[in-house]
Amino acid sequence: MSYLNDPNGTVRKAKTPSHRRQDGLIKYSYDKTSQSGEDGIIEKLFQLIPSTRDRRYLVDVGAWDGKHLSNSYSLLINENSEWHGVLIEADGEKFQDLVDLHKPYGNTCLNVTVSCMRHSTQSLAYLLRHSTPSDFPDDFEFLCIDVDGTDYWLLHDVLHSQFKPQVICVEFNPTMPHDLIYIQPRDDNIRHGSSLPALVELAEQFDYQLVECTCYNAFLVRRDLYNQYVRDEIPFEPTIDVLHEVTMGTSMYQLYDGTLKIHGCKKMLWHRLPILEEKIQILDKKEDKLFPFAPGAELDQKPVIEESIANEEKMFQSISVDISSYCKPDGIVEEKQHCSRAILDQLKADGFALVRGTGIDKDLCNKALSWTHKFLQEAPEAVRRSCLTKDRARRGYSPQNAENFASLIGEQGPNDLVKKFRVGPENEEGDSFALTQPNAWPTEETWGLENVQLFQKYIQEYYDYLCKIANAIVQCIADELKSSTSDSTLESSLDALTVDNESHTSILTLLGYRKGARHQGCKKPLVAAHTDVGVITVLLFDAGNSAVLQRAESDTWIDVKLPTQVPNDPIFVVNIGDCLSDLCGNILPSTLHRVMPRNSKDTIPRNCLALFQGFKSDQKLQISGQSMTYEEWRKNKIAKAQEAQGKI
Ligand SMILES: O=C(O)CCC(=O)C(=O)O
Ligand SMILES: [Fe+2]
Repeated sequence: MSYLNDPNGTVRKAKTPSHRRQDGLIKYSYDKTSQSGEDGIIEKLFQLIPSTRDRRYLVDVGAWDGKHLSNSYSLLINENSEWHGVLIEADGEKFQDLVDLHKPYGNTCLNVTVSCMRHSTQSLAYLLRHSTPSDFPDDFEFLCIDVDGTDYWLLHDVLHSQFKPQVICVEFNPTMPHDLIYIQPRDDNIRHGSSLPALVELAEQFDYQLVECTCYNAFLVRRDLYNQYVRDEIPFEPTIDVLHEVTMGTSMYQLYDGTLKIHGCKKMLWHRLPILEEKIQILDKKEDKLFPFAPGAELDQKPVIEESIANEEKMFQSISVDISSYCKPDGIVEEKQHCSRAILDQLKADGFALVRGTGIDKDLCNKALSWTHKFLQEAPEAVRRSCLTKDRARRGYSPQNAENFASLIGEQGPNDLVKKFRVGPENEEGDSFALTQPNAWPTEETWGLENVQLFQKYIQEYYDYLCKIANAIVQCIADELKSSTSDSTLESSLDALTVDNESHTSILTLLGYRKGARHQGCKKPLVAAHTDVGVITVLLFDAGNSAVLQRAESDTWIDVKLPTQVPNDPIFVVNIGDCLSDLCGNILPSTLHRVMPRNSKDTIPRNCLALFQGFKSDQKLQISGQSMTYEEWRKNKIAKAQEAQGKI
């Protein structure tokens, strides 16, 4: 060690004790064709777990040429092999080699890109059901997944099906730390990979036990078999921390002056490029590099609370899409393209996106929210009842327990614990469509002239602005959908999105939630799970915490959040409705969502402004080659839902 003064300071790796246990199954590891000892671990596992039938079955997804870095070669390529293999490979050339290798042994080779989409005929569960030998058992012996991307979702798909493989070997992304649950989007075109803890969490839900890890692969054994045959072979409790070490992780730390430093792996593993510190600096100018709290430094000490709001805003800014190029008159083409792609990426993944750059004034948003609060939460019920919705036409006030969002997906009875007020386009004379009823505002007699006027002014202004924003968002979505398809039927369906939507049936609903019976421990939603029916929904919430919007993602619910204060550039949630989803051949999902009570000691009422964008009633639509008007599509949708409800 040098004690001379190094101007760059000293940066070395310190020795830390390893917790990695070497006395588990890893001690049997060896490679014949595998990469990091997998061949030996697999051999040992199937010595421990006895065979229960004439042949054993394995499925190898991402089998490549059958030999290179293969985890199944040793089991299958052998004169007296007791194994039958189902080998799946997407790459055409490699597949040819795979067939040449396996044909003589009678194994099943499939040249398919396995899809992670739920109802695809290329999903792994579908392939196992339809493209395997007739005696292929549900509890087949060995599943090996290595597709460099959607591995998590393929495993998810199999575990949710009838199949219960005995042993699973699945690849994880070895750069991700052990305290990170990273699940890549469910999208066949995305290659992120998922973290080891995410895979283990998934497998544990289906009663699988992690038994060993190599550099890239996790081994999981069905719990009944683990208890009976494997447990005694492992002299410790097999957890992630003792079975794996992140040796390829990259971490970052910060110096007091704002310099960012990289620790650990300094190269991009799959791209073979260096990760250079000079490229990742946020403060890149030397003069900016100051420690803000150094003695004598000019301190602009903001209260901590403001700082955390600013941080929250920054975070939301970084995950929202800037749609300003679509909201101003002369948006630049390249910016528009960038924006369309970005919003579609978010929407394709889960039917939800965050947008900003709409040009709306923050004060107008706050005024609309605070007048919503005054009307729904503070005014006497008589004020609200002065504009009571008489039928289920969509204008005026609708009290708690009067409606049921989920009726459209077959739930019974009015059960939404939320107060609502709706406004829409002004009625055209003689128009009898359900969505073009006259507006009903609260009366002067019950609420006083000033309240009534201000409420109407701000809600109407917000409504008018949001209709424009919604149109811009739909244009933005339509541009990318159109440019990325060559399907002419789909293209003509999308035409409806780009027509002039000046006369429309868009409805603004004010929703007000507060603490009530459903906050007492019961997990019943305030608004039951549903999908929105229209084109898109654009949502804004206030800071209330008594209710939270959640969207469905595989088997769980994810909170949909906005900043707790409306930022200078307001951020909105966009949600795809059934009509748009139908029009684009379901490329964009209309995702199930619900509103749940939030239990907290100090519960603040929560208000929401939801603009449901709709076409004009007689807008012609082409959906899967059939033509109909928007009103006909809606009626049909509602009739189908009611039919389904009748069957329950
Ligand atoms: O209040 C919310 O967060 C959204 C309610 C909702 O899903 C709807 O109005 O369709
Ligand atoms: Fe909704």
